[in-house]
Amino acid sequence: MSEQQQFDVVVIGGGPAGYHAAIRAAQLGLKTACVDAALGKDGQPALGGTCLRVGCIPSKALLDSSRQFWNMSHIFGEHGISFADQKIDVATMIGRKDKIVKQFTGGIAALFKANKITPFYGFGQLQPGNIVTVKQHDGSTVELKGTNVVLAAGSDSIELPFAKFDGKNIVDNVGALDFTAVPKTLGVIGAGVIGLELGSVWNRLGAKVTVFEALPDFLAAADKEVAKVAAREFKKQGLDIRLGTKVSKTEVKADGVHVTFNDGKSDQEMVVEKLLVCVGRRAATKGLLADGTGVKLDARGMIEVDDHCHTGVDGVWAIGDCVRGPMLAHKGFEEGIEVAELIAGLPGHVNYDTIPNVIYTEPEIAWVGKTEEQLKAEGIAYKAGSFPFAAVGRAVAMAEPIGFVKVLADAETDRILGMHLIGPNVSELVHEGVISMEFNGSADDLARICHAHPSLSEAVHDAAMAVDKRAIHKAN
Ligand SMILES: NC(=O)c1ccc[n+]([C@@H]2O[C@H](COP(=O)([O-])OP(=O)(O)OC[C@H]3O[C@@H](n4cnc5c(N)ncnc54)[C@H](O)[C@@H]3O)[C@@H](O)[C@H]2O)c1
Repeated sequence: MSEQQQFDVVVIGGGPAGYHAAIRAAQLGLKTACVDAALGKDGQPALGGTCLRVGCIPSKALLDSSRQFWNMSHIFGEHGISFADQKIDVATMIGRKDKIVKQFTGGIAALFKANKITPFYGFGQLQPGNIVTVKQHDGSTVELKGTNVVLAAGSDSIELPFAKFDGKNIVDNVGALDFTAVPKTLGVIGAGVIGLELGSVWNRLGAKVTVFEALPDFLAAADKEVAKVAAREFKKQGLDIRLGTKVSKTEVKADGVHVTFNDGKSDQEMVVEKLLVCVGRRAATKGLLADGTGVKLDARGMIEVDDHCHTGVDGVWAIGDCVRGPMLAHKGFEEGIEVAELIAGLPGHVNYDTIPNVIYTEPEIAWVGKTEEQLKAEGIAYKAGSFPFAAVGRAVAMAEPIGFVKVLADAETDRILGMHLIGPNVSELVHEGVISMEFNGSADDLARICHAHPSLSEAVHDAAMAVDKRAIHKAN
């Protein structure tokens, strides 16, 4: 082993949480190293974590490609546009996605260089005394000592014992981003975010998609009315979502993957060409901690931290998917910045109450804050105002009049407690709710802000006005 190298901050993990921590620490004048083990499709080190390599960014590339394809047969006609032939070249689509991934993973490496962050490519393990050993890809080991160490190891797909990933027939999100042809049939276990997004991609391209969801409720975390509209629209698109359905066995045979499931009434079998398993993710903490570090894991393998991501061990912090809270890249971003600022003696903070959730289906689904169901359960009196995109000129002109915006405000103070959206571009519109809540805004504040006409944001404006039954463009 070479001589120990000394840093102010050593970050293990170059994903969303880790690279934010590293860049912010370097900006604040701290000598920073970042350790990451991941390799890209080309076998070269690739920074950016699950999000950039096999998550958020590549899935959005495929969602956009498949949306263009779907629009050709389902939307273009309404605009008077016709064409002779409709084809999808999957290799070109995947190649475009890979190019975008390469651009962004390379972008993180360039940012590290610009910020004078030292990258180490290999598997990092925390040893007692804030030492990190890195087993590099060439087989050598280096030892780093950090005055502070930030653990940002991310998460891995959960594997079901009866549906083991083989990378070909039974896949996780990584495999489903790289099919070489549109499968005729695709089974999906889990109607969560990944199942709906990647199920939508292949459904739009022509696969017959069946989603097996164990829970009886669809999108249980979302607003009930949003989930109802989503279920109706996905059904119209041809997604066959089977709720309350438990898969108990899978077997790969010559004719495809045989899936045995029970829908609460009887055992049944379906044969699918490919099977995507997306039943959640778990913290990637295996092998991360040597004996005696003092860092504790909870029963689910997550690193235990306090409200400010400190592990309780002097100078050791943990952020992102490997700690409590939603497994969202942008939650990791904020924790990375928080921890770097705390290390530098600044008042770092994350407001967990205003983290937006987005599902990039068609229509898009987004929310921030509490649902009506949560407010009722907590006994909080609230007022609700909603407004449909069908009454928004811009949405109708775009041929996307589906969905609505709902604003929930405290019955007494009028403070916004939640915003729930389904419809066109709501992944962007939800930030009106995020910003309002962050500044303790009221529904009246939002109602009195001038919104451009014609724009989709008018749905937010009218929904805020509807809270006090004064929406202009609908009968209250
Ligand atoms: N747009 C986004 O923000 C985005 C996109 C992709 C992934 N992610 C994150 O990645 C993580 C993983 O996503 P995911 O979709 O795998 O998990 P998820 O938690 O969103 O959904 C998993 C679903 O699988 C179901 N399930 C669990 N076990 C099952 C079983 N045995 N049979 C049938 N159904 C079963 C669950 O009830 C749940 O509905 C999530 O935390 C998600 O937030 C976020």
